[in-house]
Amino acid sequence: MSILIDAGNTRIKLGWLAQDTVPGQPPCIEHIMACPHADLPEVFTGWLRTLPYTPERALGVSVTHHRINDYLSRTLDTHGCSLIWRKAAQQALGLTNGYLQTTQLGADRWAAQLGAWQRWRHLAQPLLLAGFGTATTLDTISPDGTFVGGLILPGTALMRHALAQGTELLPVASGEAQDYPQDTHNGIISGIYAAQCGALLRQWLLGLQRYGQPPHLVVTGGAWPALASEMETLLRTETTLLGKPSPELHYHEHLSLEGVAYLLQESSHA
Ligand SMILES: Nc1ncnc2c1ncn2[C@@H]1O[C@H](COP(=O)(O)OP(=O)(O)O)[C@@H](O)[C@H]1O
Ligand SMILES: CC(C)(COP(=O)(O)O)[C@@H](O)C(=O)NCCC(=O)O
Repeated sequence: MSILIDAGNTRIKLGWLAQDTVPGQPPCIEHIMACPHADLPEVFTGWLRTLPYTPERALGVSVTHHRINDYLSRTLDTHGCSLIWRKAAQQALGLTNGYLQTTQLGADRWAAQLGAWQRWRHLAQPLLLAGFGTATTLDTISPDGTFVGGLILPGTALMRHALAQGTELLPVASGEAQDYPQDTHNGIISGIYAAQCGALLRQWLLGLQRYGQPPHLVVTGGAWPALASEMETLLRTETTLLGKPSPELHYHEHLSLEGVAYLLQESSHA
């Protein structure tokens, strides 16, 4: 009877940890909901009313403004439910955080890594965790369970808006990815895809080189579904050009929430 929260820079993701979740098994998260910040007051109270039981406690990760965190804490408090925010730790659930300053790592990235590690550690392969949210993050976990580091770049929406805001002539573009775009809109969209795909491919190839085996590539984040088809085509094209096998993508929508659920299970059984 617990609430899980992943508060990102664009949307708040909420879920409910089912009563019958079996320790050691992937958590069964129900009533999942994602809502943009502006809709939160209306949506959150409505969502709380749909829950089958009164929540007793909540665990969350947040990388957004403290006003949102405070709102969530206060609202849950009025329902008699206490909310604890978790930060990145040096170690949890068999995963080691390689960041130089442990808590500088976004709590949402840490939670997603914990979710990925719990699900795929049995593969004994490097993991590349690609988060396509407000920002894009590309995090590598070694086969023995250390987060060795990761890239942060603007997400696709941020890239589109940054070009429009930072220049006189560029619009907020809509178009398609092309090899040799011949107009502004397609030029921008093609550049954005090239940047996202190029960064992803770079980290995958680095992982392959470093560990001598292809990283298991897990993709998450709200921006991914709109990108998926084009990114898959681009990845295939680029790896073919390089004479490499194309990485297989494993999409997992709510990996951060799942990581939070694992943390909650661990604290319940400690
Ligand atoms: N209904 C929606 N509202 C806002 N963003 C959405 C929506 N559906 C998809 N998106 C895309 O998902 C991204 C946010 O994904 P999400 O994983 O929730 O990010 P964050 O964790 O940074 O809040 C947005 O940048 C946007 O590209
Ligand atoms: C990198 C992020 C902005 C990603 O946030 P998101 O796109 O999920 O909203 C967030 O994880 C963050 O603020 N991290 C702190 C800095 C770091 O992880 O190094």
